[in-house]
Amino acid sequence: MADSALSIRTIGTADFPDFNRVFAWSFLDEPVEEQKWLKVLELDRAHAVFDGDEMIGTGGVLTRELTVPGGVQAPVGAVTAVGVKPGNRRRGAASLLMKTQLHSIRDAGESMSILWASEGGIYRRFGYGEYASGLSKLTMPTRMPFHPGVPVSPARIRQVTREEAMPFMREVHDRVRRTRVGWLSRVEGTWDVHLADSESDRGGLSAFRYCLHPEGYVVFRVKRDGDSGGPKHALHVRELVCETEQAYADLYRFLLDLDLAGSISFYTAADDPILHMVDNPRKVVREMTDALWLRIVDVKKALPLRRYSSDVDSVLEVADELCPWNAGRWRLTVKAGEAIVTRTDDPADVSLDVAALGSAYLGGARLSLLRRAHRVAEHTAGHVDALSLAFLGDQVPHCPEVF
Ligand SMILES: CC(=O)SCCNC(=O)CCNC(=O)[C@H](O)C(C)(C)COP(=O)(O)OP(=O)(O)OC[C@H]1O[C@@H](n2cnc3c(N)ncnc32)[C@H](O)[C@@H]1OP(=O)(O)O
Repeated sequence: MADSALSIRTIGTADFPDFNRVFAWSFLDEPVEEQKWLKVLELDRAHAVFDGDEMIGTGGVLTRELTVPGGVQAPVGAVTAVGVKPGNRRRGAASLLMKTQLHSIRDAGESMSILWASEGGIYRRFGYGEYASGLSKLTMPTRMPFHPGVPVSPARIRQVTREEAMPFMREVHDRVRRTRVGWLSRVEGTWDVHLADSESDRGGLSAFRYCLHPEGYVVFRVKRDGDSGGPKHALHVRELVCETEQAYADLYRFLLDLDLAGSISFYTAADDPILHMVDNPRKVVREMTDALWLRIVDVKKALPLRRYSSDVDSVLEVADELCPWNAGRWRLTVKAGEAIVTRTDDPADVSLDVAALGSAYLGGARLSLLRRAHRVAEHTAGHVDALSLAFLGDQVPHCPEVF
């Protein structure tokens, strides 16, 4: 329950300095002027929580398209900039914000919300499901040969300036993101945030390097390192986006063979094919973490948006206190990949809370695994496994950018 002294409203540009400060302080940071992320905020979708005249909480919703299984672009509200000023915690400011956001996302016709969580303990209570997409940090030595049979084309790879790279990258990204589960549409400001490159953004690394292939591109920074044995610079890849698997192999080969480089690290998809491309996969060290958290805001709309891997006919009993329109029993019938969702009074085959459904929605967390974790209950034998299979897709969901 929110403290009754708290109120909430959307912000105007005059609120930017306070918004910037409250958010920075919530992260124990100093406010920096000219924040690029402030420019991507949509004023009619950014809220501030007040105690009287004092702004104490912040949060924004960005209008995006999320690619869901089947290559469908689903409109989503991407939640960002959630912060509560120290000294005002646990008064219900974030709860008030979450409730307001979820209602406004539904009113905007979006059936899902997504976010990156600063801490794993915050968002489940608001119905967001963890591991909707995961992230794999790969670290590997350079010079590793490819497995025999992985072709490398003679295509030319050119290092160019950011200005030269941008038009090509925008076009390639917009085509590729429509085919990758978990990828998002970008607006102009997204690029400025994602590829922010001021001195303070670099964390002691170089400016971004931009290298183009005819069918893809790679953006990376260099961390200079070397001893008497010679330079062994580390390449920190920010983004590797390709329209063809050949370009993907070519650009990886380019990085692996770059003179003076000793290692490559890359936060990438759990199903990045590099593990199966190199001749010694154990040299690629992997660390997994959670990435997108997904909240189904409108069950009836969200479930039919995606495509499914197999037929099912099950009654799901969904628990959802914050969005009561989702709560209750739904019949999910999938035929040839397409789903129909209807209200029903029939007994439930499976029951789960809306966060578990969000975890499974993109094919990130298996429903059968969530049952083993006591997050999904089966009332009719065989239904969880059938649903689990139907929700899995060919791709492991991945979101390449933090928003
Ligand atoms: C998408 C993003 O922007 S992620 C960034 C999130 N922001 C941050 O991490 C910045 C630092 N943290 C903060 O600003 C705040 O602590 C917030 C935003 C996480 C929470 O704000 P608050 O106003 O304190 O949350 P609120 O009072 O509404 O708490 C609601 C419930 O969540 C719980 N909760 C809140 N924060 C946390 C946390 N970090 N870990 C575990 N539980 C939490 C509360 O205990 C409360 O539980 P209850 O309902 O059982 O009593």
